[in-house]
Amino acid sequence: MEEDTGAIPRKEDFSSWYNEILWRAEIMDVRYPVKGLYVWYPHGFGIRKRAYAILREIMDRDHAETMFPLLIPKTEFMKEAEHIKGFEDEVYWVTHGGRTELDVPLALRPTSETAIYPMYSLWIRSHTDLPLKLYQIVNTFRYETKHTRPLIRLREITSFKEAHTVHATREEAEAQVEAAIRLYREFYDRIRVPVIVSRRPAWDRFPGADYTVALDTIMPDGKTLQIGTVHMLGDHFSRTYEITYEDVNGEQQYAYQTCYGISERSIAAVISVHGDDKGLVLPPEVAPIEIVIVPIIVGKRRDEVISAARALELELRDAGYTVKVDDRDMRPGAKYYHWEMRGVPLRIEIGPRDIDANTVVAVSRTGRKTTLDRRGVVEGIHSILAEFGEEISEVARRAMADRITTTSSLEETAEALKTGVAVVHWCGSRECAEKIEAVVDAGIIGSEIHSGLITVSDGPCIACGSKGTSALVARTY
Ligand SMILES: Nc1ncnc2c1ncn2[C@@H]1O[C@H](COS(=O)(=O)NC(=O)[C@@H](N)CS)[C@@H](O)[C@H]1O
Ligand SMILES: [Zn+2]
Repeated sequence: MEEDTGAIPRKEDFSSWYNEILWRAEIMDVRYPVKGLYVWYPHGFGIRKRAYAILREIMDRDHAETMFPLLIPKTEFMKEAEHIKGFEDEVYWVTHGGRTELDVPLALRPTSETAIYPMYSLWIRSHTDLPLKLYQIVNTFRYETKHTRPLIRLREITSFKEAHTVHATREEAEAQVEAAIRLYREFYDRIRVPVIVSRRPAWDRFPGADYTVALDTIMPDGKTLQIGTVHMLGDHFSRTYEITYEDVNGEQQYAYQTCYGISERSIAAVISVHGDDKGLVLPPEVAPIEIVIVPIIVGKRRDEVISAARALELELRDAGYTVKVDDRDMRPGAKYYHWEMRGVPLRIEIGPRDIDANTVVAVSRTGRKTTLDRRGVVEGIHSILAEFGEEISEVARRAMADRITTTSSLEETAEALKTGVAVVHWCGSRECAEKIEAVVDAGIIGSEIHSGLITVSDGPCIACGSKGTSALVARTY
């Protein structure tokens, strides 16, 4: 990749900042010649790799990972009416194998219900087969007609984690919805992205679902990004795909299902929520390079400094950190710039003075400078990185809090939406949602809000005055 030089747009011009950071920090290359398809640079893929390792660790506690085929026969895809309506404008079709026309067109999975559930119907016979909790991390394809954007709205979703669970009763499926929300909260806690959990309005639920619970974060431009969804499927799909089981009394019963998904939007969130005017700021948990060692070369003591840097690199690597010694023939300042752009959480400077004093200088990505004793250096770095993680989490939490305003008039709501989201009282009716949207040019995206930053309450609907409860109004990606 070409060496970067010059400043990037300020983060307050978020759209330009985001586009620029994708190539300056080597996240995704947008030059692939198919609209909505992008190429991971290794550095960006490294972030994904670490974030998804955390996601797998969480999922593998009580799910099994597997992989279903990409191609779905039209006969299966077209079985669930709601699902079809929701996806018929987005699905890609394969019609030929070579020059031979296929007798049954094949869909590229936009999501995998219609690939998985015919198999679930074969696999599930008895209540002893339940609960079944599988997930896969695959690419899925959606012919998005809205504005495509790397990591945010792709036509090939490269990192689609979809879980599909089957249960004996509705209550168990509802409990699984709550469990999935807890899993997602833990995931976003660990990659240090603040979220708001809410129930999507009925007209925004997943096609074929009873209801959808979503996790949103607020991006620097005040728009929300849906970074996870959990769907209660009830017995809609089990009736369509004949997923039945023999219960303890020998009766045939329809199963109850949930599904829940996360995509590379999780990476868009990490990048957007924590970045600054110098580039990426990566939580240590997802940083492909956690520590960069920059030897301060002074004349004749070059070899001594380089070997001290190498020794430190080995010690830190043995302690489990991903470390890099930057011994390129460049000014230290140019190196600082290079690694700050890529979001490396911690820089260690080591020069002749440090060797003589048996110390190193640790500088966190947010500029905190600490002189560490060379002897206890691993412990010192461990606590600096832990502190750094807490610091950027708190900054992100406060930034989100600053973008949430509780409002009680349409004018106040319109004002709040210029920089963030509004919390209003809403009666739950669609016509009031449309009345609100007509005035503030943003929709009701959620009710039953769960967030440490929002106090929910009852009160007169902002549009009609009848009994209402707290709901989220937001401009969205
Ligand atoms: N075009 C897209 N690009 C990137 N991420 C997307 C795109 N479409 C959806 N997502 C992400 O994928 C998540 C799951 O997608 S979904 O349609 O809501 N749900 C499903 O497909 C269900 N089968 C659960 S796996 C969404 O919450 C959103 O964060
Ligand atoms: Zn109302």
